[in-house]
Amino acid sequence: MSNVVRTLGGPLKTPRYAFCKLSLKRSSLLFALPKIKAQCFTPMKRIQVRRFSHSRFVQSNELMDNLKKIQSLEREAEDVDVCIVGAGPAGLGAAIRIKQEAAKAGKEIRVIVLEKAAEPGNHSVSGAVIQPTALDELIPDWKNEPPRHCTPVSSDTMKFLIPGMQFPIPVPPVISNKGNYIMSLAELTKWLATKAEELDVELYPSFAASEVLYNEDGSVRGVATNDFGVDSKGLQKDNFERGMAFHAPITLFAEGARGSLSKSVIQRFDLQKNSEPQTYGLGIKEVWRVPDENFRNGEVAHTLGWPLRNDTYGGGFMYQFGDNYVSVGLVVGLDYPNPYVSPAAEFQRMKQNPFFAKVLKGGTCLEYAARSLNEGGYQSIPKLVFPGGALIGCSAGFVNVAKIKGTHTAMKSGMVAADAIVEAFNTGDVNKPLTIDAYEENLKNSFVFKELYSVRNMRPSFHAFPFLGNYGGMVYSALDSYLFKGKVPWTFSHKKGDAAVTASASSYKPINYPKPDNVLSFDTPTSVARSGTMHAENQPCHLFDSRPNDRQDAYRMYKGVENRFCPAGVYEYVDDETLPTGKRFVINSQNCVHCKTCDIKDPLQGINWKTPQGGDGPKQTLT
Ligand SMILES: Cc1cc2nc3c(=O)[nH]c(=O)nc-3n(C[C@H](O)[C@H](O)[C@H](O)COP(=O)(O)OP(=O)(O)OC[C@H]3O[C@@H](n4cnc5c(N)ncnc54)[C@H](O)[C@@H]3O)c2cc1C
Ligand code: SF4
Repeated sequence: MSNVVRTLGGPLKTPRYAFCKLSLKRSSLLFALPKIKAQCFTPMKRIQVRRFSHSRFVQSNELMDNLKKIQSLEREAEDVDVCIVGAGPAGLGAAIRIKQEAAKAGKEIRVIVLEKAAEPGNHSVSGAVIQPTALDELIPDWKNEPPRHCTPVSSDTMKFLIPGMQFPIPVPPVISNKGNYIMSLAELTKWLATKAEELDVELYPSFAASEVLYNEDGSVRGVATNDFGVDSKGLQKDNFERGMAFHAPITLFAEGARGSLSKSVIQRFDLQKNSEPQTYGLGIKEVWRVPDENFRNGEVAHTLGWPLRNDTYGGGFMYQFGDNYVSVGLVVGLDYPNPYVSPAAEFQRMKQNPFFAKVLKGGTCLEYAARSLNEGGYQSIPKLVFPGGALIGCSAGFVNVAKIKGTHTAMKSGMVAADAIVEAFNTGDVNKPLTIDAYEENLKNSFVFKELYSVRNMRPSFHAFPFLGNYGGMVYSALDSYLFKGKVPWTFSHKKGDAAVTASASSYKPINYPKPDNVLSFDTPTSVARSGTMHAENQPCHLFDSRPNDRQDAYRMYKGVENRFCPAGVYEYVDDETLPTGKRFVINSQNCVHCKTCDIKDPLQGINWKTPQGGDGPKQTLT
């Protein structure tokens, strides 16, 4: 690849990150990003004039043929020791630990981390209240120079909401945040990326891994990044660059919840065979800056009840940290049956409750983000190891739903995988694909599995007593938290995946969500603009619908559920009298905030989320 510039610290180095290999054309795109971001974040007027541009998704044979031609072109391949897909807490935790342990053993292990965001942290979404267990172990002196805005938790409250009112409820011991810290996951990720780079981890932001590569014996050979500069017809643009292949004896999949490559290896190696279906929640959040008189630094608050109905699992959160920042969000379990529910509209409505309103009033909403999170817990953990690869972090699903925390478990899983890799490099033949069984065995004996086992019944208890709805789950969870502590002989099960739970619209009435007031609640275009998301318009759609012909039936059955589950207004049914239902399914892929909900909740399971061009997507800095 002639136009690749190999430089560390050379002229292509961005202010914060060194891109070891980067094409000149791609680097110029990266330098343009801060300008784009500034436009999205500063004046309100500009945010509100931003419009969706409706691009109809055309999955033509012509496109497929052109893409096949491109895929047949040769691409540069790089041999590395460890390839990690995803620079989140899991991927960076693994990378740092490999370098630390390799240094102790006097070994040189080349570790690369591929990240689809333009900068590490740009696609990170979390609460984030961090339990520092894994961080303390990985970087024992981290508190000497902590991530920006890191704030010790000062108090914990829990409220039950009804319209216009709130009632205090006790904070169950399992949720207690004593000794924890409120941060922005985007900032923590950025901080971890710096630590990784100090240890000579090669970090490649804007490199979206789009394909798993296999050896002839079926083991994983590595991954390839997607091609850059391909137009929506699958033709090469002026800035075309073929993706790169990275070959390694071991590839760690650290893509977070519902990772696109993780999904494909789970299917290929049948990794979910002996576990229950994974279930998910969708978390939607905003970061506000509020006036001094409203701000209580270090306060953690959780809510149950309103605005969610009794058949919808979820709860709100409000974390106050740093420089008068407030992270406010709602997590909605994606196993809700009512297709008229819109998690994003529920979130906008939630902020009208005085409990949230009194903190946010007079403040400014700075950022918006949405991301799915694993809720299946212990029962849904897939097999983690396969020849040449392993799943770490939320790619596998280690969120402790009772605590709404997965950062410490994600990071720890990466560290345990790292130890197994270094051990293999010390003792084994690393010229062939590695199967790091020690990772799975050791993780089962770590706090990660113990913690998840102890809370295994809490989330599925919300379905265990269907006649009681959410109240059954709340009572069971309270008993489990105070009395049983998970030491019971039974394990509740997650019977179905989230898509299969969606019921017919004929069983429900449409929900009339209130119009945004532009003070506390906002419309979707405004929210999307605040995520800073950008996708090059003229590229193949990264939301691949394998069942376009069934969308007419889907509309009859679910009355446009796709429009409501997406928190970014990507899916629409627009009027079209030529079609039997009078509605045409449209995908506005450029608005996608990479939450992965469509891949999970589409009742047809036809939508396949694929990585768009590297560097595209949200530009979050505080979420
Ligand atoms: C709303 C919400 C609130 C939460 N609150 C908390 C909390 O308070 N405390 C807590 O501990 N946890 C919380 N969690 C869970 C926590 O955020 C996750 O458990 C944690 O981020 C998992 O880390 P990870 O590294 O596995 O994945 P992620 O943090 O999701 O990182 C994955 C990275 O991989 C990148 N990536 C994905 N696919 C590719 C690809 N193909 N190529 C290149 N790069 C790729 C992504 O861009 C991302 O940077 C919350 C989650 C949500 C959504
Ligand atoms: S298109 Fe899918 S991944 Fe993108 S924002 Fe909508 S639901 Fe999330």
